[in-house]
Amino acid sequence: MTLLHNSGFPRIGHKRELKFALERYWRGEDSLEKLESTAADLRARHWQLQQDAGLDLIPVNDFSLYDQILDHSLLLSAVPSRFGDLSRLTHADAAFCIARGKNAQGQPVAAGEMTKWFDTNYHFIVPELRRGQQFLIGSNKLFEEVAEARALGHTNIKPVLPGPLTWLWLSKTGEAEFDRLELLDSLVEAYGEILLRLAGLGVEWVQLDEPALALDLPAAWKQAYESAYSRLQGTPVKLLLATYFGPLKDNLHLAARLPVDGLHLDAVRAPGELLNLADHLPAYKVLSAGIIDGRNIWRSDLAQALTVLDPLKQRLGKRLWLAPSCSLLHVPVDLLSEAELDKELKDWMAFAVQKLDELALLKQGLHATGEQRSLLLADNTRAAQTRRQSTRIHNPGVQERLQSLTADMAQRHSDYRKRRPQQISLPLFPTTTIGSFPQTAEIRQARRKFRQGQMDAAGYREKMREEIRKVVKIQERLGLDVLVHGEAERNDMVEYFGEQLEGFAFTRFGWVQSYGSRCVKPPILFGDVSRPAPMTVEWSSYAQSLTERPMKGMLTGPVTILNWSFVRNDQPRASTCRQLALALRDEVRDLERAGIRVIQIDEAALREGLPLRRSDWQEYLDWAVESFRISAAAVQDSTQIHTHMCYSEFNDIMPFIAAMDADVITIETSRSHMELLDAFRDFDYPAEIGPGVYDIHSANIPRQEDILALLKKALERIPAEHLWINPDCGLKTRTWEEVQPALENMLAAARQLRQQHQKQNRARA
Ligand SMILES: Nc1nc2c(c(=O)[nH]1)N[C@@H](CNc1ccc(C(=O)N[C@@H](CCC(=O)N[C@@H](CCC(=O)N[C@@H](CCC(=O)O)C(=O)O)C(=O)O)C(=O)O)cc1)CN2
Ligand code: MET
Ligand SMILES: [Zn+2]
Repeated sequence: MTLLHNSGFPRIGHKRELKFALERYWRGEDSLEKLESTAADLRARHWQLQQDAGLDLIPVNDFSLYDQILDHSLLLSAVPSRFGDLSRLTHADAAFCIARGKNAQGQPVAAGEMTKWFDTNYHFIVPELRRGQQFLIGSNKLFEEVAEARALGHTNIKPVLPGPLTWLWLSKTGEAEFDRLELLDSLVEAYGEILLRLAGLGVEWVQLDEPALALDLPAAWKQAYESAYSRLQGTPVKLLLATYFGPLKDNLHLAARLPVDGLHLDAVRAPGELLNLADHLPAYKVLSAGIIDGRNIWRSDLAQALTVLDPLKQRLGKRLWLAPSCSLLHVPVDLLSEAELDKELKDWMAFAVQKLDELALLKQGLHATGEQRSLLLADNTRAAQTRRQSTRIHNPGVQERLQSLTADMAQRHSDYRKRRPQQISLPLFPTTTIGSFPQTAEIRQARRKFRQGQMDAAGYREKMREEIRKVVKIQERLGLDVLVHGEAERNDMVEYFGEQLEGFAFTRFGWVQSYGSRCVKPPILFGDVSRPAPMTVEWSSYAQSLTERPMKGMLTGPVTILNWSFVRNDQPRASTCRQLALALRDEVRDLERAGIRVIQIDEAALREGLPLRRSDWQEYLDWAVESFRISAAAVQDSTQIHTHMCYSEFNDIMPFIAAMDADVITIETSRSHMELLDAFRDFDYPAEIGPGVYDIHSANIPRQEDILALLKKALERIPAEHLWINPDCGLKTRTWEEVQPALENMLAAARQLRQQHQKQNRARA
């Protein structure tokens, strides 16, 4: 029979139990034992659930209290020296030190850098390596979890680890640059020991995740794959090499050839490669088809899947395995929790639990024929059909508007140089923030009460207005130049808009981990998108009415809404994005009409949505940039358009960033010490830039002199009249105790910079 397995299950819990347990522990309200026991309960529940679903191999070590890549760094003793000796701490506490920026003595140090996991909204902690580093087994977490699963009676387990090359590829070097491949020997040796220990625990199969094989790899790295895996040959466990998130393309032959016992392919993103791989795979190897989409929430079309699997099964027999395309970390836990979700829409969806059921059904279907098969698939086929034929997806008005899009709609009247003198006048080095202020317990509680009917709309509105008054006053007192309303009314910068747009559905418990204990609840974009009414105008106008200073309108851009939602898969993403752009265009125009002179359109996820392969960049960037421009270009020259991006590796895409034609772009740069600005200098970026001057992800308060030093570095790269001063990103995850002093220091640094700059200019004159 065909073997079923899984690469990972969401660990946060269907009611986010892990999030709340973590935060209680961090606040000192719970003991570590309490946290560990919640974690163990979750693992036990998830293993059982997968066992009950009929999986033949259940993943172990997919669980993490913070991040699986960080866990792996600890397993390899790859801890940056600034954290001191963490070896006496538990695995959990060591991980929290690195993730949250504390050394072994509990003093604040720079946290491990967080970055995007491929093209997902999950963030991992970047391994930091030093020259000559040795890798030794430094944590028992992996082995303990294997023992734990066995003690619960699960003998059919498959530990999952990041593969050596992917882990190394995702790492960065410290101050001293060197070729990371120098470390491969020691790394492979450590893997050898890890695998040996797993074999000693009775493990038969180990999955090594190598999604880096879906990337453009330099020749030396391809070579390194060959040498690393041939050195692991003969290890006493069987190895399943897992690739996902994209086709293998030029790495296909390499992947097929590596001396392992099985290869997993993402059959959702690379359907065309399955047969090709089957042809190239040596006869002793297993081919695991990742046929159920681990990145989206739509029910699979199982009949369609079987047309792909039938010929494979003929060719491979028992050597064909089935699995979700990737770890289910990226989808919510259980659709059954969604009591309030529209019945028809719900019928089209599958969350993690349902995806495992689909997998089991697919196996039954694969081994059945004719009428028996049709009978098995009947419900699935019916759901696929109603979705295809549903009138709720299609809105003729939206279609028409899309047809009537013209090129000039993506074009502002004049270029930046002509626009700037018509816009608000500001001091040199204007100061601002990225939009959100702390989402306090009080704000969230008000929203919960409102939702549960314990607070009426007027009460809720007044509560939010009270918050707006508070943040306006604080910003005036601090002396910021361009103010924000603080986004108190938003549960999330994407979900908030999803809730107000037609064509979206939203869930109650559809949480997905973003980083650490932080989760997002991506809205579900199922049909044509339109905007029944203004979404932000009332809040922004109210905020503007409280102050003489310019109030920035605050919107999430079309590309970011697209990338951070679960999106319909029945039309090209580009078309869906243009629909979003038109809806936002109307909002931008309404804000302008309401007297808002500065409008920020966040495109936090534009860079993250960049396809994994360079050959696909141009197509994506063309429609992504066009969509941003459609949303922004309706305004007069006198309205200043800002955009914000957090993940700011722009070196290779600078022309597209410039083509967005924003008047001001604020970006995340503090952790890279302004080096990201080199791209702007080299490109001769024409407009204004606010490079983030401090890291908002850490609770540490930035010092005035550090901010000033960063600003001086920025001035070496961009002209003074183009420089803005702001934090790296929004402040919603911080507390007021952190935000107030941090902004005070930022404004003090700004004043100092202005003074020094004036003095210099006078001296020069
Ligand atoms: N979508 C998205 N992706 C993003 C970001 C982002 O802001 N949004 N930022 C970057 C970093 N990622 C982040 C992801 C999540 C959070 C975050 O703060 N998430 C919150 C949840 C936000 C939210 O939806 N809050 C709800 C509250 C939901 C909730 O917990 N409700 C409780 C009660 C809440 C309480 O009493 O505190 C309940 O219903 O019972 C609200 O404000 O309404 C969290 O995990 O804590 C921050 C950054 C990259 N990706
Ligand atoms: N305006 C948003 C905020 O400040 C931008 C965040 S980007 C993740 O929260
Ligand atoms: Zn940001």
